Amino acid sequence: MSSVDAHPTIVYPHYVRALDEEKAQLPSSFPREYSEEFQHILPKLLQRGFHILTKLNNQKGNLSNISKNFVLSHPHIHVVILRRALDGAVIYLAYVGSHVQGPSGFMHGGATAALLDDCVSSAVLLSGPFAMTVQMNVQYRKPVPLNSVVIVEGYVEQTNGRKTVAGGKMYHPDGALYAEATLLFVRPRLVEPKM
Ligand SMILES: CCCCCCCCCCCC(=O)SCCNC(=O)CCNC(=O)[C@H](O)C(C)(C)COP(=O)(O)OP(=O)(O)OC[C@H]1O[C@@H](n2cnc3c(N)ncnc32)[C@H](O)[C@@H]1OP(=O)(O)O
Repeated sequence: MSSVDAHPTIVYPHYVRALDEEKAQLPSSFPREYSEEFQHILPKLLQRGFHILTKLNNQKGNLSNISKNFVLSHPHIHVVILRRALDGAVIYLAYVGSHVQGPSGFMHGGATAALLDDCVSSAVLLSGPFAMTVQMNVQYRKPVPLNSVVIVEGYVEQTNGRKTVAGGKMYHPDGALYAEATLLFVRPRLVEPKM
């Protein structure tokens, strides 16, 4: 099936199935500017029960649609996606480059929100039926320096019918909090595919 222009309600279950088949695998190399830090942090995340979703990073086959994703295809944001099967929490281990600037030297608040939204959306989509963000409240706690590694964590809090409340945090690898968010997702009414 070509997933490229299909409605998200139709294509996302394919992504989820494809991702379920993935095995944990540590990528062998990253670009030089953040390779060492990623290699240092990844084992700690694996110890916390997260595994790497390599297929999303490869963006092939049924997942090619993901290659149009605003955050994951951004040339100055590099993401390794991890998920914990136990509770469905998702981590984006991300390097934020130089062209994501808001205040001089720091990350744009919209980019911070986009990263949080994307990570939390992945947690929601990989844990249940397709749903869309309808509300997002971001608390910015500390400016995020450009050219730095951040950890973004997304988790589902509760689902009630078509509505899901989920949360996210962005923090420095040492644990210092940059931003946190609460989001509301709504599962759209069933969309009938056009024949
Ligand atoms: C896998 C790899 C991943 C890989 C990674 C992929 C990550 C992708 C990340 C993308 C995340 C995004 O940016 S998503 C894009 C931004 N979001 C959007 O564009 C969504 C735009 N909104 C919509 O299209 C619509 O609101 C829908 C389809 C979501 C819902 O419409 P609907 O189906 O008609 O539902 P409706 O009856 O209006 O509402 C249902 C219930 O939700 C409530 N509700 C609806 N909207 C709101 C709201 N803004 N705030 C509060 N509550 C709301 C209603 O009051 C109602 O409650 P009650 O009366 O039942 O109690």
